[in-house]
Amino acid sequence: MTVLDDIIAGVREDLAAREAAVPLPEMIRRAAQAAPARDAVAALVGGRADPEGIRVISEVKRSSPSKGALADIAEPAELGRAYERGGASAVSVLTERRRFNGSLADFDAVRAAIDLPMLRKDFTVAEYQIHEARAHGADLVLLIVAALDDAQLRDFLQLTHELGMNALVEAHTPEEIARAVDVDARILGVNVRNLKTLDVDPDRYARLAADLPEHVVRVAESGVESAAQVEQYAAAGADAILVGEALVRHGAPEQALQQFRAASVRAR
Ligand SMILES: O=C(O)c1ccccc1NCC(=O)[C@H](O)[C@H](O)COP(=O)(O)O
Repeated sequence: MTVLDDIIAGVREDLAAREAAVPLPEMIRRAAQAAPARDAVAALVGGRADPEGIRVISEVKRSSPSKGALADIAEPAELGRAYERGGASAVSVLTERRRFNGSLADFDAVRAAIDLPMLRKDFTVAEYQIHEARAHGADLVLLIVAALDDAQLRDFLQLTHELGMNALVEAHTPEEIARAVDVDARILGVNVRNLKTLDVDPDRYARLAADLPEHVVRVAESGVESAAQVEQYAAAGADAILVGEALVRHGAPEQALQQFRAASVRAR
C-alpha cells in the first residue's frame, strides 16, 4: 500500500462518519445556500507575466506525512490574514485529519477572516466532499489525477464547475497531465512531491512544463524552500506556486511571501 492509498483509506472512513452525521441531501442544500464562489482562475491567471510577480497559493499546513508536525498554528485565522497582507492570491487549508492534522474548523476560521479565494485541500474521492467544500465557502477543490479514474475526474470536475467553483487538478506525470487536459482542467498543477514515495524532486516541474498547455493556469506545487526555488519555477513558466511548509515554518510569512514574489520577477 502506498502513502496515498493509506491516506485515502482514512479519508473514506472519516467521510463515512461525516456523511452519517449530515446526509448528502442536507449537504447539497447547505452548498446551494452558500455565498457565491470567488473566481480562482481570475486570481491566478497571468502570473507568469505579471510584473509584480508570480501568484502564490499559501497553505495552512500543520503536519505532513513526510515531516510530521510542522508548526503549532494556534490561530489559523491570523495566519490567513498574514497571507492576505503578504500578497497571496489564494489560500489553501488542509482539512485532512489523520496525516495532516487539518480540519474543516481550520477552514471555517480562515474563511471568516479573509476575502481571498480558498482551496479546500483534501483528498477528493466522493461528490459529497465537493458539496461539503462549497457549503463551507470554498472556491477551489483539489482533484488528484492519480487518485481518480477518468469518469470520476470528469464527473467531479463537472460538479465543481456546476457549483461555481474551480478545481486545482494535480498531476505528476505526462500521462496524468494528458488526462487532466482531456477533461478540460482550467487550473493544472504539477506536484513535485511523489505522493507514493514522498520524494520531492523540484526539477520535475521544469521537465513537465512543456506538456502544460498555454491556456491553463500552471501551478508548481511543493518543494519551495527558498527564493531560489521560486526563481526556478518562474523561469519554467509557472503562473502560480503552492507553498506550505516554508510559510508555516517561517516566523514572518508576510515577508517570505514578498521575497518569493520578488524572486519570481528576477527570473524573467
Ligand atoms: O506534504 C506531504 O508530506 C504530503 C504527503 C502525501 C500527500 C500529500 C502531501 N502534501 C500535500 C501537498 O501537496 C503540499 O501540502 C503542498 O503542495 C505544499 O507543499 P510544501 O510547500 O512542500 O509543504
